[in-house]
Amino acid sequence: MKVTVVGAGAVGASCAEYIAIKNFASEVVILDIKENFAEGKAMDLMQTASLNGFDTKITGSTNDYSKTAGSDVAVITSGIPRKPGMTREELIGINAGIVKEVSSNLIKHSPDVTIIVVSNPMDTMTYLVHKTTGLPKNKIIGMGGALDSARFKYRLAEALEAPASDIDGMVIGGHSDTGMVPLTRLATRNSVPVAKFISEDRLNQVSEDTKVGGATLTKMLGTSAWYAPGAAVSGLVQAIACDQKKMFPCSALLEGEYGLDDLCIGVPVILGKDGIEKIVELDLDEAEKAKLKESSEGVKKTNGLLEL
Ligand SMILES: NC(=O)c1ccc[n+]([C@@H]2O[C@H](COP(=O)([O-])OP(=O)(O)OC[C@H]3O[C@@H](n4cnc5c(N)ncnc54)[C@H](O)[C@@H]3O)[C@@H](O)[C@H]2O)c1
Ligand SMILES: O=C(O)C[C@H](O)C(=O)O
Repeated sequence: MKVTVVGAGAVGASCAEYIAIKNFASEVVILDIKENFAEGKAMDLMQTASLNGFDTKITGSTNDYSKTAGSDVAVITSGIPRKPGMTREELIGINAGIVKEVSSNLIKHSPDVTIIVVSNPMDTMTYLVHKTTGLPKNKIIGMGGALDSARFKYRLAEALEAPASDIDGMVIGGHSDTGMVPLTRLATRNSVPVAKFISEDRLNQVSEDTKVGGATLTKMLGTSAWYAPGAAVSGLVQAIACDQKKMFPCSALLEGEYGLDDLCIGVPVILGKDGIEKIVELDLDEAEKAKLKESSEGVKKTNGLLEL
């Protein structure tokens, strides 16, 4: 399994590190436009191989896509992150051009690649890759929901004073400050609905904290987060590489599912060797359906800014 990570910045490097530590890929190529930057990150990471006990070979490339040839999976993290006070949607002007160029270069050298889009605004960048590459829809996956769900579980664990490993829960909808739909009704602690343990008000607070999870960290760090994003991406890559058939909420092209059409938005999918092998349609209640619909309208509005 050969994996390319485009963008050797905070998220790209974290993602490469988690993939290496999990030791399932034979090769990871990191590519960046900054001269020698990806090579430096790759060398630094390779010097952890004997310390962390992995065999994955990590190499770097300064914008030479021939080094990425034959990649099974490529992760796009190239582009600018937001600063405190900004929304993800404000990044579209610069990131759309980068994502379009990067995905086209990747496919020239790896025509059968599965692309995982991370750059923001992620749902719209995923839609852009669909519109411009001609790759089959199962091979274009947006990463947002896996991260948002991890943050949801973190907030639930905090509220329930429980270990995160006791908690299950999922966030669907757009990867934006207002568009996320944390499925509080379906969240559980060891199969028991979380509403058994905390008040409705506290659960609403968990939901709100989850939705602004990225903005909260951006304010604290001065730029957006990278550890949990990198770990979330590595989970998706591993599910594909190891044909795990795991379910994650991912941004997928919808063609009628959930009553939505012609957009990419976070819904549960089964990930395996063929990328998105199935979109899982949950039985949402009326309030959840309405929130997902509202979220889809926000994503479509941002998609409308693309010059296609
Ligand atoms: N989807 C998510 O859940 C999620 C999570 C975290 C960050 N992000 C997004 O990921 C992106 C990267 O964030 P970051 O913190 O790693 O930023 P960063 O600035 O640390 O790294 C971005 C890297 O991309 C490189 N780059 C720019 N243009 C390029 C091109 N044409 N080809 C190759 N490389 C190029 C830059 O040189 C830089 O090294 C941002 O858009 C951010 O908003 C998304
Ligand atoms: O918040 C951001 O801008 C980055 C990312 O989408 C995140 O959720 O951490």
